[in-house]
Amino acid sequence: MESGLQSAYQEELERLESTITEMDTHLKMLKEIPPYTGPDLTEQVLESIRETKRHSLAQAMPEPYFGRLDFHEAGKKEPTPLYIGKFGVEKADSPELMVIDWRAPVASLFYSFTGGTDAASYLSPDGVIEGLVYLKRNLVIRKQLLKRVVDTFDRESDSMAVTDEFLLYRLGENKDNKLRDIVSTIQAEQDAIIRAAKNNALVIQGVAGSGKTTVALHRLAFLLYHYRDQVKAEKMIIFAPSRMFLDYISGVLPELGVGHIQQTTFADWSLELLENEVKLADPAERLRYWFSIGPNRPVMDDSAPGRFKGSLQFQAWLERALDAYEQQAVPQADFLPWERAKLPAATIREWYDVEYKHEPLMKRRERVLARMKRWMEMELEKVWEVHLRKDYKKKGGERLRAYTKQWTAYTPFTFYKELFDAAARPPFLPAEAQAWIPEAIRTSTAAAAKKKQVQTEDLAPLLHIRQRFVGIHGELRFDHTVIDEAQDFSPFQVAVLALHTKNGSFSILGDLSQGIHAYQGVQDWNELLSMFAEDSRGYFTLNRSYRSTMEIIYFANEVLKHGFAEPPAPAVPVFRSGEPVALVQAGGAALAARIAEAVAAHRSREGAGTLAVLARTEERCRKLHAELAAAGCEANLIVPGQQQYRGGVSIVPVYMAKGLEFDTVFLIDVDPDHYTATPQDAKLLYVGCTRALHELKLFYSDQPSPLIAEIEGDFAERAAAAAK
Ligand SMILES: Nc1ncnc2c1ncn2[C@@H]1O[C@H](COP(=O)(O)OP(=O)(O)OP(=O)(O)O)[C@@H](O)[C@H]1O
Repeated sequence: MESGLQSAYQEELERLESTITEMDTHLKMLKEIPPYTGPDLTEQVLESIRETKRHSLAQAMPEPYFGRLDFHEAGKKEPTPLYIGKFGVEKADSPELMVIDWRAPVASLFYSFTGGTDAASYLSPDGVIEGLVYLKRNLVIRKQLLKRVVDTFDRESDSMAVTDEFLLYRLGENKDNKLRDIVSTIQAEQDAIIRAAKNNALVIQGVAGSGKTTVALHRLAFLLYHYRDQVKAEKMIIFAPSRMFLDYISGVLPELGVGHIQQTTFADWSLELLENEVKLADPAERLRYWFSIGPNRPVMDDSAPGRFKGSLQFQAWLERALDAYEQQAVPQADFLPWERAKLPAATIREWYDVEYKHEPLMKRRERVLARMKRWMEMELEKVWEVHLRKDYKKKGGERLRAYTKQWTAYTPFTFYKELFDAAARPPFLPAEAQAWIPEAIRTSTAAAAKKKQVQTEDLAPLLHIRQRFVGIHGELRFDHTVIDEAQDFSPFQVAVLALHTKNGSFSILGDLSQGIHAYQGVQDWNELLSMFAEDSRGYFTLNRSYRSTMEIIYFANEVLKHGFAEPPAPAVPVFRSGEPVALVQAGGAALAARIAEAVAAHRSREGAGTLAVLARTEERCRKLHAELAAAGCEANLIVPGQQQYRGGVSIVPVYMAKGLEFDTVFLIDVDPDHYTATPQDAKLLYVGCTRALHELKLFYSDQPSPLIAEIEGDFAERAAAAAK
């Protein structure tokens, strides 16, 4: 060890010891105070503060901090070393901070400072604070032991900002079956998103592996810290593509000390709001259809039901139908409960149009009918003759029931169903509006509705109707909404979520190059951005990819180039080199044996990590799984509906691997018929390739897919791989 490094290590060792001793003392002191359970409010508040401190001290103890920044604030005598950790830690006997929470304003310097001798600044609650950074140091502490000290900037030494050696060290590690926090290595472009103001709809276009999911989770932790008086964890929600994906990301928030944030899929959330009145058609069947190959390949254009019903035009159409219903729902006639009593139609209409206008439609109906009942009761009191009164009461009751029947009550589903039912000819829907719906969509929706079945694209329209019918109660409005894999969301889905989200506070993250569900998702971020006012939306791009080696990223970029006439912006890798991508000619009957062999070789390596074999269809995965099992090679089969990702060796349809990552990936059947030179297949293969962290092998039978056939360069290896 060089002497400078040695002294730095020694200095940090001493500092760590003293911090841990102090934390220990503090924790013991807090534990000695018996928990307060009495009725005094002030005591209760103090107890809850103590409890939070006990909890964060205990959580911080094994790894109290990960970074140090020496900052000389303008006007102060000397630089102060700031230690930054996952949790802020105070001294035992004073509120002085020994460790600063990574979310605190001053900690932003640690992330935004990328070198240079110029003044640096951060935004504090009192305004901009300027100063000079003297040292930026990363520290790896595990179970209270100092493992590593890496300086990424030292003003005193000749070396200016060095390449982020520490980041490379972290990225080179193998991953297990869960996504992890990145507090110690958040990059400046990620930090800007994490710390962006709350009341904005942020749309983030990020290449594969740029940290979108991770950034979204850190942003939630930041918002909870920074806006603690305005937001609650229980009122924040994450929408993710599947339950398995939710399981995969489930470790990050607890690592950041955050709990209780709602995590769901759009389908689960919608079905619950619709009180399970409808069933979702088998999602696996839908995926099988949209990802089939050969002569059955479906066309994914704007006429696909998902694109059609997910559009804002369809939302506008539905809104018109609801407006028409609103106009025509009230029976036109006067209400005549018995002879000589009359409630004029105009009065009923006035109650409906003026007095209860602010109420949602079904509530309005209830209110008007209840008022008619009260009116009738009052009228009855004016009738003196007892025998007549009895008779009128009966008659009036019957007539009110008849009136009520004329005023049809709908649930969101019965209303929606009627819109597509040619036989019902809903009176409130003008003929030209009925004709606007393409016949194929009308008949398939009507047929499914007969079985109370809907597709994913019907959920947003149903929720839209629900909102007009019963409104949205306070507890269903979120303080902040995260939409991950947002390229698969339709504008209508986002519009519905906007109704449920306060102040347009959104983090919408996705990658159009991974838009493999083009039959339902957006094709341009402007489709979503245009929904929010210009001054309350933000658009960010993340172009650096942290997941995969340079070789894998360059290769995946080439795949996109071969599938698009105008390829999207390429991902920029961090400088982390690994094995070249291997293209292996092996197919047909020999393939399973070849894969089994490669899996066995992988397993025999020390610290082998996770491996995924990605195939084009579910059917192919099932077949390969059985063949491998017969060859004595066990693997987890992941198919639609899966709730958990267990790690190890998995066989996954490529479209289900989106969002996940594996140390090693084998893509099989990368042949011309499985992956054609089209944007759709290029996106699918791109998703497959970018799942790999360290190693990627593609297997093809006779000829490679045109998406990879011509890829040459240092990052791809053909002959050598075939010989392996
Ligand atoms: N600043 C960082 N420091 C260390 N690791 C990082 C950083 N940013 C991202 N990563 C790692 O890169 C990988 C990809 O992150 P993540 O899954 O959040 O990306 P993504 O953009 O959502 O990917 P995709 O769109 O491909 O699903 C993860 O292993 C994550 O831990």
